[in-house]
Formats: sequence, structure tokens, C-alpha cells
Amino acid sequence: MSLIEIQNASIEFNTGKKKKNKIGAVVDLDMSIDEGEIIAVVGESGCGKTTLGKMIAGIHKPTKGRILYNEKDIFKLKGKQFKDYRLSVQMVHQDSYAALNPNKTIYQSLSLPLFQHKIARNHNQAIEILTEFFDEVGLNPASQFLEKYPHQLSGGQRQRILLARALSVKPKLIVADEPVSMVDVSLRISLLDLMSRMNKKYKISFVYITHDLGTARYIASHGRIMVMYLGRLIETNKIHEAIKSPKHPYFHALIAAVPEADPSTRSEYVNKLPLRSLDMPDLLNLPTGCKFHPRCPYYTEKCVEIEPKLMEYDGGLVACHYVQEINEKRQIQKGAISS
Ligand SMILES: Nc1ncnc2c1ncn2[C@@H]1O[C@H](COP(=O)(O)OP(=O)(O)OP(=O)(O)O)[C@@H](O)[C@H]1O
Repeated sequence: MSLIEIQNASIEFNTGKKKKNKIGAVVDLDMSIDEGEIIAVVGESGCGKTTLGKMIAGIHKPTKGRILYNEKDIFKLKGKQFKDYRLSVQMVHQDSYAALNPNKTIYQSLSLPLFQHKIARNHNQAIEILTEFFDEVGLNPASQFLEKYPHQLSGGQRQRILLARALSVKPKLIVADEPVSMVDVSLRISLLDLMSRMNKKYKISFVYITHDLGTARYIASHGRIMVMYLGRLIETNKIHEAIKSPKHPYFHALIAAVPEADPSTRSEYVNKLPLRSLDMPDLLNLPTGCKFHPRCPYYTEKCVEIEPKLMEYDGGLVACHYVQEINEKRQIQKGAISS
């Protein structure tokens, strides 16, 4: 049984007073998250990753569709039950400075949810719980950090504190939205390792949101990837399979655009896919049919007219009318190169 099941969910935002000013940040999305699973959600800026994350965390209510948690619709949960859901799904944001109240010490900020949700009944219990999780995230002795204000800590330390805060309320799922993008490159791996450890030790599921395929591959090495384009899920599969052999032309182009430090480790898809346009369409003025067709080198009239649905292909799901033909073409090209 899935921990969370998202069924045909959409989120629209009004960007002006008129109906035509509505944008679909997430469109008809289906997805399930299993206990202990790590899913990386990738895509270009503005494709709806954060909106999806906030929807999973119960912050944005879908304008259509449902989110089930242990088979119950979370937006039909009342009072304490909804609060419990919000506690079970924690969100860690990229900007650790904005996520912490600058006028409160770390202890004041982190003990508040513990008291609110009766996880700690007094100061000593709160200190005990926070010390345990500060140790867990490598911030020891905890006393050295608890009395500090956010500005007195480094970005890496603040991000660890956010992870300790999330852990302290014993979540089932952490939605980590670009959690390492504002941290020094040298510290990124240790934070990703920390999340992997949390996943294994506490069986916490992770939805890891990023535009960086390298960190996605690292953290979700045994998990799944979901590729989003203009609010739509366009490809999903086990991450290794997907990166080794992307199926949707957009995902192929995304992978081919990643610079590799060691060219010998490049995947066979490193050959650039010459896109017809580098620009993303405007969400207020979307193309007809397949939303990728104005950029796709393989498009036909069918793509202009009909939006493809996700369909099973080679162990994953892909939303492309010509996935089979394109894949065959690639195999032939690959054969020609290697012979
Ligand atoms: N509260 C809001 N009101 C109106 N529009 C919004 C709101 N939140 C997001 N959007 C719009 O929805 C679209 C998707 O935004 P979202 O932040 O989910 O994308 P993203 O993939 O996370 O981007 P990034 O990687 O830049 O954070 C964008 O066009 C954004 O401007």
C-alpha cells in the first residue's frame, strides 16, 4: 500500500483578474509515494516542482483531484487529523535563512512545534529531543547551537538544523525542495548523505525536488525520478534506467545539457538533441497538443493536435506519441556509432 497517492491532481493559480490569466502549475498529475521511498522530481524552473511539493505537504489544496494518505483524502481530514498529516509530511526549503525566524534562537524556533504537538511537555524534554536529533545531523554539542540566532550560523549548519527540526517531529515523508542548492558545493554531499541515512534509519520517504540531475542521481540512486514539464509529469522510471536511457525528447535534451567532469563517464545520450527552440512556452499562452512540440525535433501534426497521455514503455511511463519510434531511431544511431 502506498503512503501517499496523488490522483489526477491539478493546481491553478490566478495571475490576474481575468479567466485567461489562470495558469496550471500542476496539471492532471498521478503519483504514488511508498514508505521509505526516495523520489527525485526534476525539471526546469517554473515547471511546477515546488507547487507539487507544497501540494503533497498539504500547503496548497489541489483545484482538482485528490491526495490520499493511508487511503484517506487529506483535504477532508478535520482538525487534529489534518494537523497530524501536516506533521507527518515535513517540508525543508532551499533558503534556510528565510525558513528560520531571525528574532528567535534556534531553541525557541525548534521547541515550539514540539510543545504545540505535545511531543515535549517541558523544557528538559525539548532539550533532550533536540540534542538527540542535533547529534543525528552532526551538530554537537547541541548546546553550542541551540542558543544561537540563525545569522550566527553558516548555511550548511542552518540546513542541518532544518533537517533536525523535520526529524524531531517524527515525519513519514520529507519534501526537500532544493535543499542543497544554496549550500557550498563542498558541503552538498554530506547533506545528501545525511538525508540518505535518515531515509534508511527511520524509513522516512523523501521527495527530493531539484533542477540538478547530479544530486538527484546521487540521493535517489535506488529510487525513482519524475520529470516535469510545464506542470505535467512527462517521464518516470527508476532513476538509473531513466538517466542511462531517457525516453522523452525533453528529458534526453535535459541530460545532454549536463556538463560531465569526466567525459568518459558520459551516457550514450550525451549527443546534443538539437531543439527547435530553447525557450519555454509561456504558461499563460500554452501550445496546443503536446506542450513540448514547439521545441521538439521529432514533432508531427499529431503532436500539434493531441496531448499525449503517460503510457507504459520499457519499465517506465512516458508521455510521447512517438516514444517507440524515437527509441528505435536512437538504437540505430547508437549501433552506427559503435560499429
Ligand atoms: N502562489 C502563486 N501564485 C501565482 N503563481 C504561482 C504561485 N506559486 C507559483 N506560481 C507559478 O506557478 C508556476 C510553477 O511554479 P513553481 O514554483 O512550482 O515552479 P518550480 O519548478 O518549483 O520553479 P523553481 O525551480 O524556479 O523553484 C510558475 O509559473 C510560478 O510563477
